[in-house]
This record gives sequence, C-alpha cells and structure tokens, in this order.
Amino acid sequence: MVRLTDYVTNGGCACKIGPHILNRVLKAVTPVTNDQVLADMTGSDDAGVYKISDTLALVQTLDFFTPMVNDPVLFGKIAAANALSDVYAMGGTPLTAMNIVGFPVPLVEQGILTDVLNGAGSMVAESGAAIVGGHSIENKEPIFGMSVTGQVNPNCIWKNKGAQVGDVLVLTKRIGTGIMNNALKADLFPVGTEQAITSMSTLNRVGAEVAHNFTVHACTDVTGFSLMGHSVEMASASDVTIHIKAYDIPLFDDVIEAAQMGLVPAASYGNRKAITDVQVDESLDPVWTDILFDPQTSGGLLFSVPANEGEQLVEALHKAGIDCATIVGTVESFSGLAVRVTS
Ligand SMILES: Nc1ncnc2c1ncn2[C@@H]1O[C@H](COP(=O)(O)OP(=O)(O)OP(=O)(O)O)[C@@H](O)[C@H]1O
Ligand SMILES: [Mg+2]
Repeated sequence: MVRLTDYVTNGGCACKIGPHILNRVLKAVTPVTNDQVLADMTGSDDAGVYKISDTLALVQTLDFFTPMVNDPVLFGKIAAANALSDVYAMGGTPLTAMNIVGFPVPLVEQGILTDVLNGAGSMVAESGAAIVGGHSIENKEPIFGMSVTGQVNPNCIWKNKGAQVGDVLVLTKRIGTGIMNNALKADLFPVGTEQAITSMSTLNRVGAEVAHNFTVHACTDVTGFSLMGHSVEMASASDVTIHIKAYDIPLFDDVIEAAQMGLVPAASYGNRKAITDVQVDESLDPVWTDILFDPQTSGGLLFSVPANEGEQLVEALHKAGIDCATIVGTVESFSGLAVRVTS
C-alpha cells in the first residue's frame, strides 16, 4: 500500500517556508494594490478582501501542502478544511474552490489523486461552496490544496485588528497537530493522533456560524505559525498584550508525552526563532515551548470577544458539538510585549 507521508520531508503546515524568511521576501517585493482592497498580505489577516460594493466584498485565499496522513481521502479532506478555514476566519462564506495539484505520475495512475480530490470535494460540499476548476502539475513530492473565494459584508469583516482590553480569547480546536502528525508517522499515540485527524478534517464552519451571534472584536485561525504566532499577529494588529494561560489550552491526548519524546516538527523551531515577541513564564516546563510554537494544520478559530460574552460563546459552541471550545486567555493593555504565557 502507498504511504503518502513517505514521499515528503515535512507534512502539512510544517512544510511552509518559515515566517522569518517569508517576511524578508515579501518586504522586498513591490506591492500591487488599489483602493478596493480591504485586506492583503501587508496586514496580518488570514485572507485577502476586495470590495465590490458597500454590502459585498470577495474573500480570497489559497493554501496547499504535502501529506501529513497516508490515507488520500483524508489528506484531501484536511487540505480542503485548511484552505476553507481562512474564509471562515474573516467572517466570510465560501462560494467557490479550485484544486491545486502537484503529484508524482505513478501515484496518479494508482488512483491516489482521484481519492484526494474526492476527499476534498466532500469538505467543499459540506461548506456549501462549489468546485469550479484547478491546475495540476507533475511533482516529485505530492502537494495538494485549494484556492477559495468567499463573500463577506465589508462592514462585518473579522480582522486580526480589533481585540480590546478586557476581552477574553476563545479557541475552538485543540492544539498539537504538528506534534501528533510526527507521532502518526512513527505509528505512536493512536488515541491522540486519531483525535488530531478528526480535528484537522473538521470545517471551521460551525464555529464561525455560532460566533456570528456574538460580538467578535477580532478573529484568526490558528495554523502554521502556531498559537503563539497567530496570537502575536492579533496582539500586534490590535496594539494590546495577549495573556495566554497554558494550562487552559485544549490539547490532544498525549501531546505532552509526544513532545517530551522529541516528536517536534522542525517548523516549531522555525516559529520559535521568528516569533520573538513572546514571553513564556519560567515556571512552565520547557516542553510547553514545543506546544505553544507547534505549527497547526487546519487549526481552530481564535476569537476575541467581550468578557461578558465569553462563557456564553463557549456554551453555545459546546451545544453545537465543539466540545473542546475553551477560554484560553485575556486581552490586556499593551505592556511592551505582544504575548505573555503563564500557567
Ligand atoms: N508568495 C507569496 N506572495 C504574496 N503573498 C504571500 C506569499 N506567500 C504568502 N503570502 C502571504 O503572506 C501571509 C502569510 O501567509 P500564510 O500562508 O502563512 O498565512 P495563512 O494562509 O493564513 O496561514 P496557513 O498557511 O498556515 O494556513 C498571507 O497574507 C499570505 O497571503
Ligand atoms: Mg497559507
């Protein structure tokens, strides 16, 4: 049987070019923009937003990566859920998606690509969007992803900017997919890895739908740059300090044990190197650094909401089936540091 992960060096979001390198490149590139652009890569938002009219804007995003699981249907599902997530993180609704494919021809001939595309299709169908095309090249390492277009009311965009002092932060998925993907490759920790697979192949649709009934000051999805990286982006955009309580972070079973064994993706170290505006309390076991900077594939949404709505939001998320939704921190006035983590 084909083991998709044997074809790649780093699976999932762990295969991304590190933020320190990417930022250097993007800074050296001349921006191309116009007045209709409401969000682009010069901010730290999850997708581009382009204003069509006073009540309609397009949300555009794309994501692709290498397999982190061996089952091609699952890989397709996870890649699609991950790509669709950026539209939900902006408060938008997905409309159309296109497949991005780079695959070794022998795997295509064995029907593996067909399974990947059908897996992705099932997620897109669940989102209510349509698949309208794609592009495919031959490549030694299999890669798959999607470009997604959605819509949002330009007055109701969820941005990274907007977190207010006194807010609480609500996270909708557990942390640790990077570590668990390594455990999966090593055939270890079946309970935690199964939880991670289920989580990665779950859309952020329900989480976003529930949150639309609350006052969302800021939102991001927690993906490749880790809980720390995405918290720093929200804090910096909002001119505040985010205080994360490590022991309140929902984790997959066995993440701590797996990290202690050294099943930590290289991208975690890359994140740690690039993300300097974080202070982790010395009382925390060093293994927490691996978890806090762990690159997430198809991670959850992180909402900044008024303190008096936090518990209600968590309750509503639980009722909608998102059992792990939890308040993981608070927003404080800027103290010279983007993020501080205590026990
Ligand atoms: N080659 C590129 N050209 C222009 N912009 C880029 C390029 N690569 C990345 N970006 C932009 O850099 C920012 C960070 O990209 P990144 O892929 O890390 O964000 P993301 O898609 O929200 O996260 P993830 O991929 O982990 O889900 C985004 O605004 C993205 O559009
Ligand atoms: Mg991306």
